[in-house]
Amino acid sequence: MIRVESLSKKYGGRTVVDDVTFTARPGRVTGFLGPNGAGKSTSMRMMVGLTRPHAGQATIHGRTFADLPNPGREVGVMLDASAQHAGRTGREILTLAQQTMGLPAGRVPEMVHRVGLTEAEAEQRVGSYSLGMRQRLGVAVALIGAPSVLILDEPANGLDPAGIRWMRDLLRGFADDGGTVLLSSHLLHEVDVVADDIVMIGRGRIVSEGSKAELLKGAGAVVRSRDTDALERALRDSGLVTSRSSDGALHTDAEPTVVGLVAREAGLALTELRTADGGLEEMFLALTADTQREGKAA
Ligand SMILES: Nc1ncnc2c1ncn2[C@@H]1O[C@H](COP(=O)(O)OP(=O)(O)OP(=O)(O)O)[C@@H](O)[C@H]1O
Repeated sequence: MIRVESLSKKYGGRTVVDDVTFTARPGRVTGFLGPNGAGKSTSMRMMVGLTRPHAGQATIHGRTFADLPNPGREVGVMLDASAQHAGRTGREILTLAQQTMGLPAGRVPEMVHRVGLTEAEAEQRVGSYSLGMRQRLGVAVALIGAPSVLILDEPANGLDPAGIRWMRDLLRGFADDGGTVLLSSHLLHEVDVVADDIVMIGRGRIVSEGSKAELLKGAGAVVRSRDTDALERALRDSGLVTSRSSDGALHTDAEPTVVGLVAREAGLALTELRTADGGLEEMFLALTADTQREGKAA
């Protein structure tokens, strides 16, 4: 369990993390979502004692990172995969971690295998690794101490689609085994597909937080058919409130199962039917637009 309480950080008088409070729970993947510059990395660095907060604190299983006797055995951290020593081989980096944490030597080949690096790749210098390979090595270092908590900053960066899938399955499996996962991303979809809980941050402040189920509850459905008019009529005749977006999608306040039944009754084939995202995407786009404007002005 990670508990973040009123964390704040200023740089040069500017508040970049502002009173951030949330909990990442065991058995769940928590997505820390926000556009570039929102304060995700700074928050994570404070959680693992690399940056000193101006106020607030973060605890892992009730203790600050600095108070953990053998931190790597409790929390696996990957903040910047490209920061690994370029002159060392993957195996050397893992061996260093294994020795520092007092683990059996067998953990090294085990981790090489676990993250899908080949034996030959493990012997190469990290300087020759692709970003995706560095991410895999970073995950191996994070997992080597068999921690129960993972803190990963943008773990999908640089991975190809198969790698992204691999990462997702690994994090899901880790949480399903009772582990706590906190991962950051600037991509809504990436968080949406893997996270159970979402903490959305913009300009250093938490703007939305909850389980995905809660955030999407009562969000209604988005539905499309080739015959939009007929679908709209059928839905309205069934007493459902609808609105139409400029691209021809209909938004209803009813859940997808209800909408599917109405369409079937009306003999209409659907080309899309999904739960609406409850404004998450709109909120996220607004945050992103703000940041981009800020970037342009700077
Ligand atoms: N050491 C530092 N000195 C001064 N400003 C900093 C420092 N580190 C971060 N910042 C600023 O703090 C703000 C938040 O940065 P942070 O890296 O935490 O955001 P982020 O959400 O992780 O985004 P990104 O994915 O782009 O890293 C940014 O405006 C950044 O420029």
